[in-house]
Amino acid sequence: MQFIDINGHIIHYQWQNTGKEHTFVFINSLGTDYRIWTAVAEALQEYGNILLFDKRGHGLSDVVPDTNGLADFANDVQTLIEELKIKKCIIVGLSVGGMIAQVLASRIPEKIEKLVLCDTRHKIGNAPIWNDRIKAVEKEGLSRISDGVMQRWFSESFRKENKIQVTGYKNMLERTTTLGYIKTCEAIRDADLTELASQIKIPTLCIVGSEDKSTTVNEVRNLSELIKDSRFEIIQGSGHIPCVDNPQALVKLIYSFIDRPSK
Ligand SMILES: O=C(O)CCC(=O)CC(=O)O
Repeated sequence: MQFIDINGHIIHYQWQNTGKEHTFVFINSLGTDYRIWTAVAEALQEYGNILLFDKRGHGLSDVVPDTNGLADFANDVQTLIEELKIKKCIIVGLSVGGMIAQVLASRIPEKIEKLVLCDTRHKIGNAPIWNDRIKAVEKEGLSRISDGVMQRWFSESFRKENKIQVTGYKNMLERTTTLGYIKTCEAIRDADLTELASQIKIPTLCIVGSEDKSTTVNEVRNLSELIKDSRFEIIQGSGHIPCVDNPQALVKLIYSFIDRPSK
């Protein structure tokens, strides 16, 4: 386990530097930690070095009560990239992780070779939706919303066929700290990256699961249309977290995007 102190808070990360030419940086979604990338990272490690980390308030990283929006989440990743002396990377971001990736694309474009934006948008939801969710979690904790979240994360057939796995992911969500979760909801609520996304010039792959109920096919297509050098792909049968419910399909798309034939 590796930890770094970034301006007084601890971020948990895993840096697998095998001296490869390429590096993948993965950014996880709301209510998850970096373990969601395990299968994808294992498949991509023969091609690139791998940086995984738990964003603040998630996994083993500190909760930072004075977090103020997506910029603070982006600061953590930027610091990690700089401290580890990563010159160029391919950023793979899921949902809010994809929003953080968009912020980084505007801040440090010279360090980003390509962007993979999974099940994300330039704006997710609206203020009333996020305020209702925050209120429910403040009052009754994450177990109040976790069954509903599983229905958005995973397709009906995946939930039926993988009951044990879904229970495990529900545990992951419920064990996220309430404050860490709420701070992330606030950051998503307050972010509108429409203008920023339209300025991205980095080659980008936008991916969505056909059954994603959090960021739908049309919503992610809409993001892809904003980004000039962008490709749009749908993973059939997948929900909001394709790195869990169909990592093979996700890896195949990433390999084809980086011009490397998959095995
Ligand atoms: O997954 C995220 O990072 C934010 C989008 C969301 O609301 C996911 C969910 O349905 O809980």
